[in-house]
Amino acid sequence: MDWVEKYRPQHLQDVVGNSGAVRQIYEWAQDWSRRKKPLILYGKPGTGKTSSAYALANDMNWEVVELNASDQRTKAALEKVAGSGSTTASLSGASRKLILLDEADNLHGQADRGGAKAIVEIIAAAQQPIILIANDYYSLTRELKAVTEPVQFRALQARSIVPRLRQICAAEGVACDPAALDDIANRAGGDMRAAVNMLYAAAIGKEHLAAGDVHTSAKDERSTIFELVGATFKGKRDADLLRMAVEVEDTPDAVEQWLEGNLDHMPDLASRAKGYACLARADEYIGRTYRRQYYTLWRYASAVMLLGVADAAGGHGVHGRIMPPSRWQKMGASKKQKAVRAGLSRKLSEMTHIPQDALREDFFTAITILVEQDPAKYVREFELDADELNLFIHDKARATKVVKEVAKEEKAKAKKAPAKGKDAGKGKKSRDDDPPADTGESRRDPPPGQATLF
Ligand SMILES: Nc1ncnc2c1ncn2[C@@H]1O[C@H](COP(=O)(O)OP(=O)(O)OP(=O)(O)O)[C@@H](O)[C@H]1O
Repeated sequence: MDWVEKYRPQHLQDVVGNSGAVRQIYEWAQDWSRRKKPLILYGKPGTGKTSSAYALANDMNWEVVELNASDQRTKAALEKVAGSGSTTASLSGASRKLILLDEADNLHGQADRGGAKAIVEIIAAAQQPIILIANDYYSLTRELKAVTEPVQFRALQARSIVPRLRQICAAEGVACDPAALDDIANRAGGDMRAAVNMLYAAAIGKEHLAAGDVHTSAKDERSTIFELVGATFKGKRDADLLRMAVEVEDTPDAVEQWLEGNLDHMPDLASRAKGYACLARADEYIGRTYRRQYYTLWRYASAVMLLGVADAAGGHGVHGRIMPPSRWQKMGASKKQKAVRAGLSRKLSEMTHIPQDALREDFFTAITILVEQDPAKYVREFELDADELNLFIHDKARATKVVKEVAKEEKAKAKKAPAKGKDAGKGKKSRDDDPPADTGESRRDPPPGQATLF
């Protein structure tokens, strides 16, 4: 069993960090029969949302019914588990059923047949406790936000991650150099799952984990992935590619980055497009793997991208040498940027009622000109954080400064005129990307205010 599952917290008290969120969840459960409002846990991946929901059920002796964003999540299925006929105690004797809906950001997607509206109605009137899980609060529909109580999970600080890694090493009988654990915790970027996976890769089968091991194992992986990517572009047999994919220690997201970087060097445009299409499909599987913790999907992701790119390349190799992705070192940053961009376009779409795919380049160009002219104004209007503002002005230091100034102004304003009317508390919110502080307090994100665009 991999360590991520093996060391999943079993009780709420085992959940590291986010103590305010954990307390909020516990109090909600205690008080559920009076409040009956579903909870929505949101925040970055690997911070303990799913684990907390399961740990709560365990502590409360509630049975868990998990409905993934697959074909299980129909109106009829929800009605059955959460509707009026669902109040009888379960066979196992557990007093209640905790209904878990992950990927709540996709609740309005096609998978949820029966219509998002009907689903929201069922959730609102549920006779069983419901917890929804999402990464991005902004992408939730207004209707859903209106009937749920938000709980924010924040990125974990490295100093919270280290003791957990130390515990795991002790349980596995691995003596570890503190510098190695610090190294992993710092690289994990606040994601405990990433940290535990990294530890597993570096320490499995070892009695002693030394400071250099984390680095070395990353380097070893790179030479193997190099061969896999080379073989893909040269059009090795499908079976060989799949075997190599299993041998490679890299996750499919890393393989995807490598393939993408090298596709850029393929001379023929049509083949390049074909390759990208396969990567996009693989990317969906990869996203789902993480969201649903269903690692079997990784295999599909690998097959789709490797065989697809091999087919697109037609055995011609790439122009020049196989190269690591140009921004390999900064992969985290570039992935993060993608996420920031996606989050921003969802937010703008919600505020402007323009569908995301219609927010075309020219619209963004227009906004960019406006934002460049008066960044502070649009930080307030769009509730931009520093990463989002940086997408427009390409100057992180300035973006951070502007966002801080606006936050300060808003705070001063709020002090002067406390809680007045519907605009109260509308100011800039600190978001997930702010310096991680799992010092305890999870705050409830108010729904974003209506922005006037121009
Ligand atoms: N706060 C935490 N305390 C202890 N372990 C954690 C914590 N967060 C994550 N983990 C570890 O990471 C694994 C994944 O965590 P979990 O599924 O709870 O993350 P999540 O926030 O729901 O992520 P996602 O948004 O990707 O679903 C757990 O099995 C556990 O090993």
